[in-house]
Amino acid sequence: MGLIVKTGKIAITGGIATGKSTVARMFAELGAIILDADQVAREVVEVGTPCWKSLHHLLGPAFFEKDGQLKRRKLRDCIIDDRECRNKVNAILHPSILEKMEQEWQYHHRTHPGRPVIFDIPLLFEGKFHPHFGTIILVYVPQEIQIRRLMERDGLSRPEAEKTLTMQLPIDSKKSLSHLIIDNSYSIDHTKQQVQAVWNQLKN
Ligand SMILES: CC(C)(COP(=O)(O)OP(=O)(O)OC[C@H]1O[C@@H](n2cnc3c(N)ncnc32)[C@H](O)[C@@H]1O)[C@@H](O)C(=O)NCCC(=O)NCCS
Ligand SMILES: Nc1ncnc2c1ncn2[C@@H]1O[C@H](COP(=O)(O)OP(=O)(O)OP(=O)(O)O)[C@@H](O)[C@H]1O
Repeated sequence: MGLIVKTGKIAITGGIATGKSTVARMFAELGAIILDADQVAREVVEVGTPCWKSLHHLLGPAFFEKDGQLKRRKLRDCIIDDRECRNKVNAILHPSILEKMEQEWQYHHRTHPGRPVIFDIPLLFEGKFHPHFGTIILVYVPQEIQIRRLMERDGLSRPEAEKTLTMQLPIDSKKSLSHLIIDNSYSIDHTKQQVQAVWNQLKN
């Protein structure tokens, strides 16, 4: 921990509702370009795309609206309960997500040389994307705070939130796999100060 590899790509990760988007916004305000894996994950399942077709084949019509849109909440509920289905869905989505993000990175690298590009990748370790990155920044909160923020933000009961967490590696286990940790347990200002300190390291 604490070692920044100056070459290579930069990723932000964390667990669900630990504050990755909040921290990514702070980096964006400082001038970073953010590539959001969840956003890309939505783009690759747009109606008619190769991933959409594969998902349709895997899941059947019950998981799609009349206009073809994927029923995301239904799929999320399903993959929480069914590990095999989750692995199949991830195997369809993850290579396309990585490929699209790589293309976007190439584009920004070319058009904005010198401006840090940061990948926001929630499932960095679970999806085994981490070997592609030189600097991994973990947005951390203890599991209890994670559960409370998830319940509040998504209107989930405690059992629902706890079950959602079982889809991901425990947040504490991600600490030793990361180079830098931003502790988002306290105030937004406290987090901003840490983001500024990391930014100074990335820019120097
Ligand atoms: C059910 C799907 C469509 C997610 O729908 P939903 O709108 O509920 O979630 P959303 O995409 O907004 O993701 C919110 C968060 O949920 C968690 N999550 C979502 N999908 C998964 C998954 N397959 N495994 C573990 N956690 C997940 C992540 O922490 C993510 O940041 C799910 O199939 C999916 O695979 N989403 C893409 C997740 C992903 O692969 N992201 C990019 C790579 S990190
Ligand atoms: N320091 C903080 N203090 C209090 N609430 C916070 C703090 N940081 C983030 N939050 C709140 O916690 C929730 C989760 O934050 P955010 O959406 O940024 O997490 P995320 O990791 O991007 O989530 P996801 O994995 O679902 O994409 C949000 O409702 C956000 O407003």
